[in-house]
Amino acid sequence: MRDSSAAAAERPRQDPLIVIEDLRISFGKNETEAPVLDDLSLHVGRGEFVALVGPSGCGKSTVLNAIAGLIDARAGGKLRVGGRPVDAILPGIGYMFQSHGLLPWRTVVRNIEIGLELKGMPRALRRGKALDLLRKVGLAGYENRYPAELSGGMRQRAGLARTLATDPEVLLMDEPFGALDAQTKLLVQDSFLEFWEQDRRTVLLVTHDLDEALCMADRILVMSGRPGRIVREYDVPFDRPRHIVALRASPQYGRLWRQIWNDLRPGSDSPRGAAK
Ligand SMILES: Nc1ncnc2c1ncn2[C@@H]1O[C@H](COP(=O)(O)OP(=O)(O)OP(=O)(O)O)[C@@H](O)[C@H]1O
Repeated sequence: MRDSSAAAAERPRQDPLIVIEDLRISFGKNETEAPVLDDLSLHVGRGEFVALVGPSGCGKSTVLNAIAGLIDARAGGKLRVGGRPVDAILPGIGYMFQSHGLLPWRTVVRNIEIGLELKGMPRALRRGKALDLLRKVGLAGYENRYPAELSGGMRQRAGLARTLATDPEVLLMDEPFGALDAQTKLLVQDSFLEFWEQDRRTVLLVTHDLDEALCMADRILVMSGRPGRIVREYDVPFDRPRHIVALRASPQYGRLWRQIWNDLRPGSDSPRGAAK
């Protein structure tokens, strides 16, 4: 594990795709409310998988929303994606939530085609691309089903395929597997991991699930309570491809898990010494 100081989170990375420096975000009229984020800095490298963890309400989703351009973050600090300041909703960003967001009246394949349709891609081309993505997420053969005919895990995989259809450069994921039962979650995480290890797209994942963060990410950033900022950074040292069940059984995994868990405990200020 590399050093885990907050300063490390702020250190420029090779080829950073997302750069946030000293971000401050307040809501309310004229931004008069106490800030949700203050002095928050982070970098995500191109092709890197970073997980963001922190106590409930510390502003994790706000960070993703700011990166996507869904909220105006220009008032305080610096926020750039691919070198460009974020001053509008960015087209190269895919955003995946806990809810799959599929339209119930469209078949799976037609759901996946939505973004391509909006871009004006000819029907045959978009159909080919959608079918290819369905195969990659393990849903070949389900293209003509409706969302209601799929299991929760399959819907989430279809949602992933839909998010990927427009080839976003960055994938923002906000508790994407949070609504799934434990067993389905493990299966979907495993298949997503396998997909990502071949795809290597830039991902920023918000999660409350430390196992998810540890199994998937290259780095884990830990946020403080409100106002949120990055207080710790961990390199996740496990080789890829990773196999979730085997990984969880390793002692090194357990140590890192406890260390991050200690960071997240209320009132924790210097948690590193607590790791066994
Ligand atoms: N558009 C908004 N307008 C006003 N307040 C907002 C807005 N978006 C977020 N907030 C507030 O910002 C704070 C942080 O919210 P956010 O959803 O970013 O936290 P979070 O860390 O993702 O929470 P959780 O882990 O519980 O999902 C909350 O108090 C929330 O009410």
